[in-house]
Amino acid sequence: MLRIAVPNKGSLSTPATEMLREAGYRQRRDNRELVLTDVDNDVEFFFLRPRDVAVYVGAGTVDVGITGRDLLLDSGAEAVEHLPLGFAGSTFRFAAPAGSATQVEDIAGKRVASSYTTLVAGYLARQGIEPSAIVHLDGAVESSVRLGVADVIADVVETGSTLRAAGMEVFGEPILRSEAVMIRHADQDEPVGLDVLTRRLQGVITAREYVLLDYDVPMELVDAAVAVTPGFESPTVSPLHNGHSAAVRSMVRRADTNRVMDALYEVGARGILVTSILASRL
Ligand SMILES: Nc1ncnc2c1ncn2[C@@H]1O[C@H](COP(=O)(O)OP(=O)(O)OP(=O)(O)O)[C@@H](O)[C@H]1O
Ligand SMILES: O=P(O)(O)OC[C@H]1O[C@H](OP(=O)(O)OP(=O)(O)O)[C@H](O)[C@@H]1O
Ligand SMILES: [Mg+2]
Repeated sequence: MLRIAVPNKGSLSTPATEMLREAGYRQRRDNRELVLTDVDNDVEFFFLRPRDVAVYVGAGTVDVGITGRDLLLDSGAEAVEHLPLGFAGSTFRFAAPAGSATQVEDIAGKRVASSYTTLVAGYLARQGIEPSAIVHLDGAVESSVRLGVADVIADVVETGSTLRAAGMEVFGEPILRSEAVMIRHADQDEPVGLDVLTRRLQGVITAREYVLLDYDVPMELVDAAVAVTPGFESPTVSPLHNGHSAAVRSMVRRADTNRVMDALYEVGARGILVTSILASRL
């Protein structure tokens, strides 16, 4: 039975559970449940703290887990990224009170606070920059400068509104771009059942990322229209009953939908319809 670690709290918990449910797995109804066996799919879920997921996967006591790329790198565990999941996207960045730092070199001799101290220490060492101290905090790191325990911080930034509210600004290049990832052990054999889990999650990711586009176009314009919507392999083109037009079906990135519809209309396509994909296997 495949053993899967899932975050039980925090930003990753709800979207991870939703993705697994969409992929056809049973999920817990009560947040206090710690273990759940899905007999039909031959998998067992362990609901663990997001920071601990990589520790269990690295120890080999669970087969795979969902965590953040930043948490994985900070853990130092013997685990590797298996599949990026496309949610909980963020950057991990240095920040300081507005106007007090402009480049990463400004950190030399200063105190840096973070919840991700291993990640920060490794990054600064690779850049050859020596802070005077790296202060570990559990959260609310943005308050640490005002409260006098640090001069700069390194933290997760999504919209930047938490930083702004604390009067801080990012500086330097992003340390990393993070998102939720499925992780597995660094050098154990692929666990039985991981192929099915991976295909199912990939199916959800594709269904979220793409839409189906249908349109009608005069036969002589099919080539021009298909150039706008090449799809994955090749679009489906079916003759219409009127004998001089074709119906075309293709997959298009959700984010590109309106731009593609405008381009198709220009080419001469009409009856352009967009449909969401519920599930997929490519
Ligand atoms: N605002 C955010 N947007 C996107 N991802 C985030 C955000 N905050 C945290 N994360 C991601 O969540 C993971 C951190 O897990 P954690 O449980 O600490 O989340 P959290 O939101 O800080 O939870 P909590 O603060 O309730 O403990 C990291 O991968 C981090 O990149
Ligand atoms: O850029 P933003 O959209 O403002 O999001 C980033 C903030 O979200 C997370 O905080 P969280 O609410 O998890 O609190 P914490 O610092 O106590 O973990 C993260 O640690 C940042 O503080
Ligand atoms: Mg947090």
